[in-house]
Amino acid sequence: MIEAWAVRIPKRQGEERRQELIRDGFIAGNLRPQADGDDLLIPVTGSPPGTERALFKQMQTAPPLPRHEQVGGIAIMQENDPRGAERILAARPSTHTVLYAEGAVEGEFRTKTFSVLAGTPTTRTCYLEYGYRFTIDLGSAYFSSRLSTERQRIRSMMNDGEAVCDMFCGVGPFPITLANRAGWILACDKNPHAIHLLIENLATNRTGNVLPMLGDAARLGEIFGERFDRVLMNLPLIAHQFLRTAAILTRPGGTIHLYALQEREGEYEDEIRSIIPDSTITERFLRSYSAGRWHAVYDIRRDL
Ligand SMILES: C[S@@+](CC[C@H](N)C(=O)[O-])C[C@H]1O[C@@H](n2cnc3c(N)ncnc32)[C@H](O)[C@@H]1O
Repeated sequence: MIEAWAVRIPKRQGEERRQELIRDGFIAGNLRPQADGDDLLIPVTGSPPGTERALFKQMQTAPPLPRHEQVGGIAIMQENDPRGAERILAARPSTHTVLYAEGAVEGEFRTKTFSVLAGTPTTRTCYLEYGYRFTIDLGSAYFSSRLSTERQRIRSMMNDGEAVCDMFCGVGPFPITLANRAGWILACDKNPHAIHLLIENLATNRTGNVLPMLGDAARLGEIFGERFDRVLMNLPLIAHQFLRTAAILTRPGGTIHLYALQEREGEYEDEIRSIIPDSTITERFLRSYSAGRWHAVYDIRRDL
């Protein structure tokens, strides 16, 4: 209990008088008003005339929510904390599920294993990005909102009518963001669940110029040849292994965007130069990934 100055008022005038005190800036907001018989003791700051001393309980301020990442209606926690999960669920009316990520992204399809901590048992949700609506399923196909600004950067670089190839498209965030600037987009992924969701997302966003393709990006060069103005390579750990294919797909004057995780500036520059010698390379820092490691993008413009 804390002793403080108090204004005594009859209970039936309580709310009206409390509002006046709030308006005049007298209320001690960290203390809880107390009943005393038919009166209410309202804690105040300072000692305005007519005040008296009284004991008050401190207001409970809600502790901050546990750390989590929000993707659409799903909150993802890095700790297995069911009570924290219930608090997130209660505090966020638009959250339907709280998941615990049991590890990092893994495997060829770059997915994580999740367990459900609270709410509806699903890994599927709807995510809105710059007005585009995506159905995602975190358990079966990769999705991250962290490149949303990067998608806008690519969009702003484009000339209208470009032919674009997304070699590792996932559920389609790049193709759908770029579609209405592009002539057409080839969107390839090896994960059938990703292509299934891509097709759903194309329909939701009424995108009619994206060709979904279930397959291995390594085969695209021999199928399509040199016809794209822009090629996207967002498979950070091993995208560089597909650079020869990307070079075959990109027409002179076109641009390849190679996403990489790296530990030193220019880590992939020599490899890029050895595969695409006649090119202009610009490297950009995107975001920190872990201690000493960051996500970078190389914009590689093939010379004319
Ligand atoms: C890091 S995710 C990026 C997905 C998407 N571009 C995005 O930004 O959300 C990489 C994707 O590459 C796909 N993938 C992995 N190996 C592949 C390959 N050889 N050919 C085509 N897709 C592949 C995975 O299934 C995954 O969806």
